[in-house]
Formats: sequence, structure tokens, C-alpha cells
Amino acid sequence: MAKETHQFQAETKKLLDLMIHSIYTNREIFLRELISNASDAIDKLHFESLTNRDLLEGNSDYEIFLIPDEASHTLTISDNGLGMNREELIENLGTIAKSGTKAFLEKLQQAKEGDNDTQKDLIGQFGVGFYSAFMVAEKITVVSRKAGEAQAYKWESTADGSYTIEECTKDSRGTNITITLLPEFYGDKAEENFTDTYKLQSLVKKYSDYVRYPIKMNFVIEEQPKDADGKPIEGAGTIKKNEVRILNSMQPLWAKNKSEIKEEEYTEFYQNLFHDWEKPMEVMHNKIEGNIEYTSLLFFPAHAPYNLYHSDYEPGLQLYSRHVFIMDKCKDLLPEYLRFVKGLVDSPDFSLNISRELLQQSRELKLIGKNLEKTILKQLANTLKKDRSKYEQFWKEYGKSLKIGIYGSVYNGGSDVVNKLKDLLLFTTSKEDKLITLKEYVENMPESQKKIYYATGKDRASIDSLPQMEILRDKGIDVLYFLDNVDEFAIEVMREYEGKPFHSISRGDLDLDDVESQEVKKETETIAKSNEDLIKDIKETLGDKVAEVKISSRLKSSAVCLVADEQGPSFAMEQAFADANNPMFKARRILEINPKHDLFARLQKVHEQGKESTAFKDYCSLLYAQALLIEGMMPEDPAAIANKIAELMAK
Ligand SMILES: Nc1ncnc2c1ncn2[C@@H]1O[C@H](COP(=O)(O)OP(=O)(O)OP(=O)(O)O)[C@@H](O)[C@H]1O
Repeated sequence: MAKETHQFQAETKKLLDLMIHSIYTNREIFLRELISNASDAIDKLHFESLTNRDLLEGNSDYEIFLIPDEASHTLTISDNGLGMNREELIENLGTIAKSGTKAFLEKLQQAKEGDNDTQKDLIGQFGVGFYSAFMVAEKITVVSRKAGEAQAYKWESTADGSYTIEECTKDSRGTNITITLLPEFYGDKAEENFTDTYKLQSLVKKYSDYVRYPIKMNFVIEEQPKDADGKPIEGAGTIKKNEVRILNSMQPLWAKNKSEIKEEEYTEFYQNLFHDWEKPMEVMHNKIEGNIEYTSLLFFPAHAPYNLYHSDYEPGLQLYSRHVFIMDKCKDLLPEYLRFVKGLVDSPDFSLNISRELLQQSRELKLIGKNLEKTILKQLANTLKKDRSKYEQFWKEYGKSLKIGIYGSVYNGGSDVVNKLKDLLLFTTSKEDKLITLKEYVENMPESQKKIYYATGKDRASIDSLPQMEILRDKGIDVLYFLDNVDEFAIEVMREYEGKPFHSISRGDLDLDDVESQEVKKETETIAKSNEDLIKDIKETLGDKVAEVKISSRLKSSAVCLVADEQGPSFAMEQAFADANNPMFKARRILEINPKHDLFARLQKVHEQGKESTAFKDYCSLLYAQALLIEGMMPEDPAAIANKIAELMAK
């Protein structure tokens, strides 16, 4: 095969330009990224070799080698992992397949130009992998031979928009990545010299100490020759000697005693393993002995990843058995609603070469999973009790996960899940822009209040201005604010909390049970009776637009409002269904009219002109349009409505 030149995909080009002109100061992270790729490639080989021993070609001494060379000012990172063939080199190093990197680029474009802090944050957050090497490289050469295949390939690029691929030879399987360093990154005068063995050693210690394969490097040591007794020979001058040293401790942090581990160690470990630049929000390290034996080290990232609720997010914990890595992203340990938890579990009860399928059925795995879930929920309950502001921070990032868990319990877990999560929920309320638990809400309910009231809206202001809110505010009844799409769905599944049913202020009757409300209700019924014809004619005029027209007992200063029937979905749910392409789930609309409003008297007057009169018809459609607008919905024919208003105003 002759040498081929390929163009980078447009997005890769963008990323490379960014790396070259990066103002990111932490350029040294490229080494961590390449070592982590090398370690992943060994993991992959190890995993595949469980079912195909031949891939090992007789060598299962996994290792990563760093080879700095001052003379050619290069640094090579070599691994004996799975390697890549021609197609894989093109696919992995020529395009950006990872949606994460795509999202990174989008975010970056959104960030204001010259916003250096955001740029820094993003490079750290997304960990741009292989391409980060272009921050320090003039040229990168990748020589790789895939395990089990004979032909090796050489990929090379100066990041000028293209790369070349050609056949080459390589005896051992795996990948060598050679970076020809930019002038500012080699030599004694360099700001950072990446050919300096001691610099490299300290970087490995800092970022890659826990990598589970040995990271080796050759050191040239100057020594005084020794005599037969091992004593240095005086005046003999020094001799140079090569010595291969392992740079990383490989000692898993989780195997140490909790009391011996410093907070910074957990942070570094977490950042290293999960490519995060921030400190984790929570660290949970537990060693369990007894019936079942395991150590778990779990983290909550400081911020929810941008794709936590998308299908491309891969949840799961790492599995180890006696410190030997078995599997990444094992989904079967934790329930869906804890998908944001990162970390690992090490248990001698896991078998080393177990397949994913068998693992799913493993009794030990199920037991450990149940325990981990309990530990996490207990920790959350504890934080809620003892450190409210920390819990609120957690809630801001991951509250949605728990609510989705409750909603999802219909299909997965049932009331058991609801019971586990109901006391961890937080909502703001009409009384204060402060988060409270359901328990706190119920404790503050007046004696006569039998239901938990809630209102749905896009923000506090839009709920505050709902006409239905006025009466509740006047009566001092607190209302939970549902500002997240999933809130109402989750609450629909719960139905009640400690025997108190949830009730939307925009659905069904309010059922306020105090004496005053009972009286108003009676009065409303009387008004409704004496206005039966009017109500019937409004309904007839509006036709299918509304299911029912009613005299309202819930309105104070507003003339009308629209509520949904208690049985069907609410307007917010209707909207959510429509957004999810399910427009058939429609709320049953009920138009409520305030009999105490001056408009009602006017309506009665206009009705005297007859139900077929233009004036009456216009009044009906304007009433309905008003009600829609209050709910944040658009009337079907806004232009016609505007004309009608103009006509009426001109009168
Ligand atoms: N040393 C290597 N051996 C084998 N394959 C490699 C090696 N380095 C990179 N690759 C391949 O190239 C792909 C792209 O690497 P890159 O570092 O850009 O992203 P990543 O490792 O998938 O993601 P991240 O860096 O966010 O973990 C990898 O997924 C892997 O398939």
C-alpha cells in the first residue's frame, strides 16, 4: 500500500486548531490522556483475550513505556494493548465519533470569544483525549499493530488539516505514539521539558499513579564503580547505567485504610479515573465484610454531565476482583435513578472471567447492588438532615434523576421506589423561594387543609400570576411549585404523601374544606342554578373547544380561568406529551367564570341580546382566549382575537 493522504473531518480540524492555539495552561494533561488511552487499550485486549487467548501472542505482561529522546526531541508512549488497524486509525484518529467531543465543540462555540476561563473549564471537563497531544506537538506519529493481525500501520500528522497512513512493520502488538515536541517543550531552557525523565516521572505520579498497568521508563544513572565488597572505588570516576523503573504505584487507593487517605488523594484519584477537573461533590468509601465481601468507592461528580439524561450517556460502575480490573460501566449494580454515581466495586466474590450476561444473573452482584443503593440513599438522607445547603446543591444537579426514578417506578420498582425516594424530594413553594421537603410542607399545613396543593409553570412568576393562586394566597395555603417537566408526572405516580393526596390548583375542584369555602361553594351553586341558560349557551357557542363551562368558586379578581379535568392530564402534561410527539393526550378543558367580576354582569346583559347575537359570540370567544393566555397558551386565531379586542376598545 502506497502512502495515502487523508483530510481530517471538518470537526476534527476545528478541534485541532483549537488545540494548537490553545491558551489552556495545563498542557501537561496530554500525558495523562495518552496514558489513559494506553491503559484502556490494554483493558480491551485483556477483555477480548478471555475468549481468545491467541490475541496475547504469548505475552500477557501488560505494560506502558515512556521513551523520551532529547536528541530527536520526541516523546513516545508505547503500549502492548489491543492496537488499531488501518480502518480503526482512520475512524478513531481522523474523525470525531465521540458525541462528547462534538458537544465540547458546540459548547465552545457558544462560549463568548475570548472567554478564556470557559475555554479552560471546557477542555478540562471534556478531556479531549488523543487530540490534546497537539497542544505540545509539532508532529504526531502513531505506529500500531492490532493484536491478532499481521500488518502494522503508520499514521502521521502535523495538524495541518491532513494526515497520512502507510504500511509499516512492528514486531509486537500495540501502539507507539511519538510526539515530536514543539520547541518550547524540550531542552534545558524550555518552560516545560517533556523529554526530562524526572519531569515525566512527577507527572505520572501526579496524574497516573493508580493506572493499573506498570508505566515504565528507562533512567540513565551515574554510578561510582564498586569493588568486590560492594564498596565504591575511590577516584574511579562515574559510569553510566540504564535502569528501567516503574513510575506508578499501581496500589489501588480503595485498598488502603480510610483513615490513611487524605481528601486530596480521593480527589486526585477521582479526577484521574473519571477525567474530571472538579472535586467530586461526594465521596463514599466502604469496606464490607461478612456474608458478602466488597469494597466500594463511589463519587457524585460536582456537576451533572451535559448528557446525563440522553441515551448516549453510559452509566455504571467499574468492577474489580482482588484489585484486578474486570469491567467498565457495569450497569447492573445501581438502579437507573442513581445513574449519575461514578465509582467502582472490588469484590473477591466476582469471578475474573465472567461474561456480561452471566454477571447480570449473579447473586453476589444483586446483593452488592442492593447494599450500595442503601448506602447511597442513607448518605443522601443524612446530608439532607445535617447539611442542608450541600443537599440543595446535590438536588440542583441530580434532583431530576430521583424524580424520573419515581415516574419510572410505574415500570420499574413500583411503590418500593416511591417509598425510598419520597422524603428526598425538594420543591419551592408559593410562600418562599426556598426548597422544602414534602414532610415540611405537610407539617405546616393548617388543620382544615386536607390536600397538598401544587401548581405547574415555567417559572415562579408565571405561577404567581395564575388567577387560581389568589384565593390560596389569601387563605394562607402554601402551594408547591412544579417548575420541572417531570415534577407533575412523578407526583401523578405518587398520588399522595402520608395520606394527603396531591392536588393541582389547575385541575378539578380545589376542595377547600374550611367553613368559608363551603359557604362560597353553596353560593356558587345557587348562582350556577340561576344562570343555567347562560352557562349552556356559552358552552354551545364555544363548542368542542371546552368540555364544560362552570361558575367558579376559586377566582377572586380574575374574570375567567381554564382548568383541566381531574381525571385526564393537565395542560403541562398535555404540552409534554405534544413535545414528545404524543399529541393525542389532551387535557379536558373546563372554562370557569367568576360570578363576582363586573364582567359577569356585563355578560348577562349581552346574553339578553340572544345567543346568536354577534356581541354574545364575541364575548364568548374573548373569554376563552383570555383563559388560554393566562395559562400561557396561544389562541388558535390570534389575529381574529386581536381584531375583536380592537373593535371592543373602539366602542
Ligand atoms: N493507545 C491506543 N491504543 C488503541 N487505541 C487507541 C489508543 N489511543 C487511542 N485509541 C483509539 O482512539 C480513540 C479516540 O481516542 P481519544 O483519546 O480521542 O478518545 P477516547 O479515549 O475515546 O475518549 P476519552 O479521552 O474522553 O476517554 C479511542 O477511543 C481508541 O479507540
